[in-house]
Amino acid sequence: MNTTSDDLAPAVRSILESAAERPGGDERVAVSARSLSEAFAAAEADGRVPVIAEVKPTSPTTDGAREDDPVELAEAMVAGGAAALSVLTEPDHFGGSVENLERIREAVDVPVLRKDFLVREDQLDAVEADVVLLIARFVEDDLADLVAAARDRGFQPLVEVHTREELAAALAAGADLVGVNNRDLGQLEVDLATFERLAPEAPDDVTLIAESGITTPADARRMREAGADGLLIGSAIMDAEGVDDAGTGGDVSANTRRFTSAETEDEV
Ligand SMILES: O=P(O)(O)OC[C@@H](O)[C@@H](O)c1c[nH]c2ccccc12
Repeated sequence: MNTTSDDLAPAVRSILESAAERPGGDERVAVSARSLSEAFAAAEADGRVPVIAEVKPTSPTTDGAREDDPVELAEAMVAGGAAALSVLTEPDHFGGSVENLERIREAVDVPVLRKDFLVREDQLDAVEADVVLLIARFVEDDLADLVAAARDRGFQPLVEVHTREELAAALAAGADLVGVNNRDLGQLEVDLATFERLAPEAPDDVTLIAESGITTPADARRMREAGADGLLIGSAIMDAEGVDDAGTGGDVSANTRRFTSAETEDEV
């Protein structure tokens, strides 16, 4: 499953090097998780597109950085109708932290996904979250073992894939929550056709999430028509490139609402 690092964009190589060195937790966590599928069902029942809005202060593909309080951003996302949140805990390239996640999870009622580059089981213990991301391409331990280890701790594991082979590996590892990343972590290029290509290959009982590159309500509808049960949206909601000198900007609540209402309002 692991590719050689030669295939990777330099930024991603650097992310993985620091991820490999990041320590895990001292004690095994035992999480009482908020259900992601229930949160999606509640959004659907309410006429909202199930959106996981991502607190991502910056990224290797973003020019600016948001400096405003992550808890306020998270609350604004929930006010905008987000069914769940994703919080970056990667500190060196995304401006994230486990403290951000802890504070946000305390402040909101919706499920919170820990977004990081976890490569080993002990790193699951760094912080509690409802959902934990496991990127099929990057895990060093066996994927099935890591999925099981996440479940043993109470997490709902979300396995991220980008290719047909990774999707097959995720399903073989027992994943029932699968994210298709439209961004190729080799070249960092986005293509929404990635989700469209892979979605038909997943069984119906798998919850499928379209990740990355959703920038307009039309993109959101396109992913939903291709079979996405939920959408993971970061940059278009954070709007970090539109920040002013104080590091604040873009109305995150309104940005979120554009996507959660994409199937009920006439917008382009
Ligand atoms: O900002 P975007 O294009 O809306 O993408 C969000 C999310 O999919 C992206 O941040 C992401 C997908 N997989 C990841 C893995 C690690 C870090 C970040 C990611």
